[in-house]
Amino acid sequence: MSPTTTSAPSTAPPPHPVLANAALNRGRRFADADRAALGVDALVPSGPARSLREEVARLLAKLASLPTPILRYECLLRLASSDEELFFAAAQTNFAHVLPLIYTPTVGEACVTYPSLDIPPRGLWLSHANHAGRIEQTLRAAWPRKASVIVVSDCQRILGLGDLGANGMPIPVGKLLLYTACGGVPPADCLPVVLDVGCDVDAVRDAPDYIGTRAPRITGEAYDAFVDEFITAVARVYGQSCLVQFEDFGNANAMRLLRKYRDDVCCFNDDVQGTAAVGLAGVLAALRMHDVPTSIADHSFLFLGAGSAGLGIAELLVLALRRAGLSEADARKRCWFVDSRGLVYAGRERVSGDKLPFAHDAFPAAVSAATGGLAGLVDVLKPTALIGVSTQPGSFAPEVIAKMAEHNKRPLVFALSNPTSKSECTAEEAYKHSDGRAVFASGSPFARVELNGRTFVPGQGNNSYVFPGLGLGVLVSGARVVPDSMLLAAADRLASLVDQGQLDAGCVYPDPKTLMDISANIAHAVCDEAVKLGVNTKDVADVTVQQIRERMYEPGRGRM
Ligand SMILES: NC(=O)C1=CN([C@@H]2O[C@H](COP(=O)(O)OP(=O)(O)OC[C@H]3O[C@@H](n4cnc5c(N)ncnc54)[C@H](OP(=O)(O)O)[C@@H]3O)[C@@H](O)[C@H]2O)C=CC1
Ligand SMILES: CC(=O)C(=O)O
Ligand SMILES: [Mg+2]
Repeated sequence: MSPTTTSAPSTAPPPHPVLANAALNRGRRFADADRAALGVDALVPSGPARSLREEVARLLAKLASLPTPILRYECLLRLASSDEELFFAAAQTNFAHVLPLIYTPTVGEACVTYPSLDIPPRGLWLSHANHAGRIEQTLRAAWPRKASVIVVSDCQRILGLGDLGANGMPIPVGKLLLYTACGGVPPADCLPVVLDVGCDVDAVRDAPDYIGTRAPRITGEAYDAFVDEFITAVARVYGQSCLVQFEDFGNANAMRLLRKYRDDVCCFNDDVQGTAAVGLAGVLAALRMHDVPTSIADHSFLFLGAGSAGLGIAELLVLALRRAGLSEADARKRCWFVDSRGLVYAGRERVSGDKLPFAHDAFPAAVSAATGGLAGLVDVLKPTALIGVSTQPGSFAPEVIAKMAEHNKRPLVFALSNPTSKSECTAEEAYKHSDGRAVFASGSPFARVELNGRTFVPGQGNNSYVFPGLGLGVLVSGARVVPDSMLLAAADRLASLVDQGQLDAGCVYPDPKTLMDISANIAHAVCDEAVKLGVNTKDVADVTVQQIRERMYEPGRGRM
C-alpha cells in the first residue's frame, strides 16, 4: 500500500473559509453570536471571546519571550498571514516594538536567512527564466484581484547588504506591511513582487537552499525588456492607477528606470525619492533648532555615498535651495559628494552621468584633502551637514565628527545607511565626539543616549516616514504620476509635524507613535500638490486631513 494517496483523509479539520482567510479570521476573538453565524463554533474553543486589546498584550508578551529578533520576525509574519486584524492592530499601536522587526534592521537579517525561515510565502516571484513573455497571464492567474500598490524589487541592492537575489522578498513584503500599518492602505490591495533576474553573488546563488534562479543576473536589453513587460502587464491587469514603487534596485538601474517611467507611469523610486523627502524634512526641521543656521540657504552638504539615496536627497535639496533664492548652479555647489573612489569633481575619472551635475570644479585643497580622508575634507569644505548613504560602517570616525563640531555649533550628522550594522556611526558616537552638539539621525533606529546627564533622542531618518503617506496621497488623488514637487510638499509637511519637544530633545522627526496621522498629513499635502499640478484624476480639491484619516484601514479603531 502506498503511504499517501490523494484521497487519504487529513488529520486536521477541513480548512474553514473564514478561519483560513487572514482578512476574516479572528482566532479567539469571535463573539459568541458570530461563532454560530459563521459556522466556526466548534472550531474555536468555547471559552469567552478575548478582546483585541488582550490579544495584542498577549502577542507583545510572546514577542518579548522569544530570544532573538528573527524569531520575533517569524512569529509576526506567520500572524500577518493568519490574522490580519491582530497583526495590524499590534503594529499600529506599538510601532516602536513592531517596526524594527518587520522592517529595518531585522528585515535585513530576514533577507540574509530567508531560505531557512519558517514563514508562509508572501508575494510573487516573477522569474525571467519562467515568466518572460507571459507576465500578464501570470499576474492574472497568481493575483486575480485588485492591486492598488505594488512594491517591486530586483533585489540587487538590499539595504546596504548588496545583491541577495530572490531572497530579498522580505523587503517588498515589509514595505507593504508598512503601507498598511503606517499608511492605512488595506492589506488586500498590496502586492509584493520580486523580479528574479538572477544573482551575481556566488555565495548567495550557490548556497544549497537558494530559492531563486541559479544564474548570473540578466543585463542589457533582456533586463530592460523584462522590466518593461512587467510595467506594461501591471497597467493591463490592475489599471494605470496602480502605483508601482521601485525598491532596492542597484544603482546601475535605479535612476535609469525612474527616468524611463516617471513621466508616463504612476510610479516612484523609494530609495531615490522617498529618501529624498525624509532627508530634506530632517534638514528643514533642524532649521528650527537653537544654534542651527535658520535658512537652508546658509547650509552646505557633504555626502558620503553618491548612489540612489545620496543623489536623490541632493536633487531635492537643490529644489529647496532654489526656493530659498539660490540659482540652480549655486544650489548644486552646496552639495559635495564622496563615492567609493573619493571626492566627485569635474575631470575625475569615472564620474557617472547621475553624479555629473554635482561634480565641482574642485579647488586643489579639497582634492588633496580628499586623499587625506573625510576629516580632511570636512576641514576644507566646512559643511553644515554630513550625510552618510555609503553602506560603510564606522566611516564617520571620531575625528570626522569632531571636525564637524569644530566648524559648526550644531553639526547635522545623518548616518542613513541600513541596516544598523551599516550605519556610518552610532548615535552615541555622534553625541560623544561632538560634545553633545550633533543633530543626529540614522536610517535604522537607535535607542536614546544618556550622556553627561543629558538625554538625546536620535531621529530615524528613514523613508518609512514618507512612502506610506506619499503612496496614500497618490491613491486618494488618483495621481497619474509622482513629480518631485510632491516630494517637496511631503518633506515640508513632515518637517512641519516635528514639535518643539522633539526638537529640544535633538530629534528632527516626529514621534513615530503618530505615524498614522503623519501619513494622513503627507497624503493631504500630496493631494494638494496633485491638484495644483493637475495630475489628479479624483476630485480631492477640498479633501481634509481628517477625511483621509477616517478612510485609513485601522482594525483596532475604537477598540484599543
Ligand atoms: N535611511 C533611509 O531611508 C535609506 C537608507 N538607504 C541606505 O543608504 C545606503 C546606500 O543606498 P543607495 O544609495 O541606494 O545605494 P547605492 O548602491 O545606489 O549607492 C551607494 C553609494 O555608496 C558609495 N560607496 C561605497 N563604498 C564607499 C566608500 N568606501 N566610501 C564612500 N562611498 C562609498 C558608492 O560609490 P560608487 O558610486 O563609487 O559605487 C555609491 O555611490 C544603503 O545602506 C541603504 O540601506 C537607502 C535608501 C533609504
Ligand atoms: C530604507 C530603505 O529603503 C533602504 O535602506 O533601502
Ligand atoms: Mg530601500
